[in-house]
Amino acid sequence: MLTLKDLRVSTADVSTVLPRAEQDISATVETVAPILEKVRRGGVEALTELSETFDGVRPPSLRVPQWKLEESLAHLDAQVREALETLIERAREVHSAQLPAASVVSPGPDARITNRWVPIERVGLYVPGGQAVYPSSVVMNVVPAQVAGVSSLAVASPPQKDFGGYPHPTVLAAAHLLGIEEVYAVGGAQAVAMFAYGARDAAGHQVCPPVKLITGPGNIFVATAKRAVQGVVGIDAEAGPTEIMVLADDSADPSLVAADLISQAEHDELAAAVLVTDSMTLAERVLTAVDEQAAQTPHVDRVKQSLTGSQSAVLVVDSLDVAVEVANAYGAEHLEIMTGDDVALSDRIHNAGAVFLGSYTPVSLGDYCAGSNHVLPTGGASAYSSGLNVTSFLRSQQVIRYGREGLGQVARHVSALAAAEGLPAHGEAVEVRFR
Ligand SMILES: NC(=O)c1ccc[n+]([C@@H]2O[C@H](COP(=O)([O-])OP(=O)(O)OC[C@H]3O[C@@H](n4cnc5c(N)ncnc54)[C@H](O)[C@@H]3O)[C@@H](O)[C@H]2O)c1
Ligand SMILES: N[C@H](CO)Cc1c[nH]c[nH+]1
Ligand SMILES: [Zn+2]
Repeated sequence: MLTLKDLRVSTADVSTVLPRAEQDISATVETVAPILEKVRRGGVEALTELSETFDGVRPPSLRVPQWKLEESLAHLDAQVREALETLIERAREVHSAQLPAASVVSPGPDARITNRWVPIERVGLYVPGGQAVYPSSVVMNVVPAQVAGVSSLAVASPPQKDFGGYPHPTVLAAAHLLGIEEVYAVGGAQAVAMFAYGARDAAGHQVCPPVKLITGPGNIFVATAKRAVQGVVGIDAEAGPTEIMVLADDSADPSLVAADLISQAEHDELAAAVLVTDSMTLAERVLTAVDEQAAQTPHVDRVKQSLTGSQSAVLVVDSLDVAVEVANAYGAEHLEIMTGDDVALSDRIHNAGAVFLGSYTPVSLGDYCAGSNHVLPTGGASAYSSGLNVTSFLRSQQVIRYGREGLGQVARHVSALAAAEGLPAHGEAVEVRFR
């Protein structure tokens, strides 16, 4: 199912042999642009039509009523509730430790700079819901936003034909469990557009006010829409179709490697599953194990498409040093390391959304219950973006206060630099205070 690429004799630059999907964000812009424009112009009515087109249902109301949130939690399966509560507790603990402290610095006498962190006022949190159901993504979005102190949180998730046009009841239950009251039945690029531009009904009433930041994972249409609205609003990162890279040597158990590759391939036909190893023996055993396990998995068709796509492969390289080079060039959303010395190798990884060490840390643990965040950059964006965290919802702001003595100490330097830049009025604004 997976293609084996023997790169042991290759002299090519590793960045040229990385497996990537043919359909990426740049190939999806043309599909998404008219959707964004339709929502910008047409508001609630456009959103309803787009839901009918892409989700096969017209939601009874764009905003999910409070009673529906309450009812969903009341009917939530007890085991799922317990699992969600465990995830929430662990995620709260981990994310609370991310809160940065303010600092006050005196770079000279009578001079004070305060660095403070200010929460973004209103955020839109996207929770996927096309091919699978993602209550865990409600938690991954909401917990860091709440820890950061965001005061206005809105959640959007696709309307479900099988659930009366509202988002999946487990998603609604998770939102209610976290105290979220503002939930919208809308998915895909149209949900991103609603958050960016806001949405009014036919009478002109603002049903969803625009947000300042959109976060959360989604398929290629969601990720493309997030890139497109950047500038109108902020986004966390491009967290599109899931990727897993496993970096392993011959000490790894092939059946565990195969299970982990398949676990992420089941998200999406465009999901990527890559093994990079210095062991041909492991590579061959993983290929066999993948074929055996994939045939048994319920989402076999989706998994097959993901694993046979150009984004997935088994790469055999000369050494673990080259494997590290490949991992850094690829910048996987999730990088698992299963080698003789996971910790030492992980210190050499610069580019990865999150790193999972050893045989007992599968990505699916991080997806649900490790306490870490599963909203992570894809498509190589881990080289410049972080996974969702508390600082994603904060802005750093400096407050500057100099007194007469403090300003006096640097006045001539301001004037010198102002003159050097050909901006003498800047210098004058300081000098005038001492005349
Ligand atoms: N990177 C991360 O952090 C992360 C985390 C969780 C999930 N994911 C990814 O999120 C995605 C979830 O995908 P999903 O599809 O289940 O749910 P989704 O909510 O992301 O997408 C469903 C929506 O896509 C839109 N859509 C579907 N086909 C379309 C088309 N042809 N044209 C325009 N719009 C269309 C519809 O509006 C639909 O509501 C997967 O790719 C998964 O791998 C990523
Ligand atoms: N693996 C996904 C992140 O790419 C997150 C997830 C949610 N549910 C299951 N998995
Ligand atoms: Zn997953």
